[in-house]
Order: sequence, then C-alpha cells, then structure tokens
Amino acid sequence: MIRFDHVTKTYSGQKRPALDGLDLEIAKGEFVFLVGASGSGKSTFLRLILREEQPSEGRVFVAGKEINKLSSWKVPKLRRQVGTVFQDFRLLPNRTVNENVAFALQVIGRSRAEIDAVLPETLELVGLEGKGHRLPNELSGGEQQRVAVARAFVNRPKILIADEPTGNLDPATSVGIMKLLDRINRTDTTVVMATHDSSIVDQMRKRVIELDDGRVIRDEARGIYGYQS
Ligand SMILES: Nc1ncnc2c1ncn2[C@@H]1O[C@H](COP(=O)(O)OP(=O)(O)OP(=O)(O)O)[C@@H](O)[C@H]1O
Repeated sequence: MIRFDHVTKTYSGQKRPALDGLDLEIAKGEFVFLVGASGSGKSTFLRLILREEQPSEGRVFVAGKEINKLSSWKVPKLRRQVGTVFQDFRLLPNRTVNENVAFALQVIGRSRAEIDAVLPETLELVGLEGKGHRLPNELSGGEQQRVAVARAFVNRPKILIADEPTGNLDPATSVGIMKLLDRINRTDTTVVMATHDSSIVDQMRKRVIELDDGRVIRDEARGIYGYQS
C-alpha cells in the first residue's frame, strides 16, 4: 500500500537529510507505529505519503501509484485516499460536529442525500451519537479527536495517517482513541501513526518502525516503544 524506494529528503538550506535512503514497505491493512526522537524524520515520512513534500531522491508509491510523478491536478485524488488526524484536532471552530464531518464529503462533491446517509453511522462508529449539533468548544479533547477521526474516515480512505493523535490527551482518553483507530484498522484500512506515547505502543503490540536521523534503525512485527525519550 505504501512503498519507499531509496528515499532521501533534504530540505532546502539543510545540510543533513531529514530522511536518508529509506527503503520501506507497508502492506494493505497493516497498523504501523513510527517512533523516534524529535527530528528523526517521522513527520517528513508522513508528509511524503501525502505529497506535501517531494523526495530529493528515490520514489514513493501509494496505492499502486508512484506519487512523486503524479501531475499536480491528481494530488487531490491521492489525498482523498489518505485520511489524516493530528495532535491539535484541526476542527473548524464555528462549525458543529455534523458540519465538520460533512465538510470532508462536501469538498469531494458528495450530495446532501449521500452525506445524510453516512453521517449517523459515522458518528456512531466514533461514539458521538447525539452530539452532532455541538460546537468543538462544547466537547472534551477526546471527543474533539473523535470528530477528527470521523472526518478522516467518513469517505473510507485506504490509509489513515495519524501524527501524534494522543499528544494532547490524558492516558485514559488516549486508550479510547486507540481503540477507535484499531477498529478502523480492522476494516482493512492501513494505519500509520507517528507517536511519542510509549505506553500506547507497548499496549498495542503492532509493527514498530524506529527512525534515527532519517534512517530505519528498528522494524519489529509486534514491537514495543523501546527507547528513552
Ligand atoms: N520545512 C522544513 N524545512 C527545513 N527543515 C525541516 C523542515 N521540516 C523538518 N525539517 C527538519 O527535518 C528533520 C526531521 O524533522 P521531522 O519533523 O520529520 O521530525 P519528527 O521525527 O517528526 O520530529 P517530532 O517528533 O519533533 O515531530 C529535522 O532536522 C527538522 O529540523
């Protein structure tokens, strides 16, 4: 589903590459934790999957396409296949839960009827039934992150990328979000999550890829967090 082939990324003005000759393959339906110290290249890896950045060398394949070769008008179609969740939720503050989730479908041209058909089941999936008319500031942090997950997943992307999704949440709330990501993963959605949350990684026992200075220094099938940050 995702393949990095000798990928190096050096940002302009930087001497050291953020990613250094990365070779990596993530299969359909896998759940992968990306771990490593601050600055090791995790966010750069995720940005390359979304084509928010281009590799300096090498090739990136997503869902069978070499995405660094895609013409720019095809990039929105690529991004539709990749849902994203971030540490800071990134909800529209003046829109209700329903509107935030519906927005993801409006921008890809879905009709009102289609949106009305999938909204209730999506809110139920993330445990927010009955809260569709609230504004983000009327929700807890964990609930706001559930809205973000609903918005990322409502059009059933092939891949879900999560960059520190539990970074602003307390441990109990984080476990709830991880159960949700696990449930989404069980629908055969590939999940790639960058995290510094050692207890979550240790509880889930999924594939763990550790980066250090832009290189893979560990890749374990049922790994643990495994380093002191
Ligand atoms: N836009 C940019 N321009 C220049 N350098 C950048 C840019 N983004 C990241 N870098 C550099 O690339 C390296 C990798 O950064 P990246 O954000 O991918 O690390 P990270 O592992 O996600 O870190 P964190 O855990 O703090 O989020 C760092 O040295 C960083 O300073």
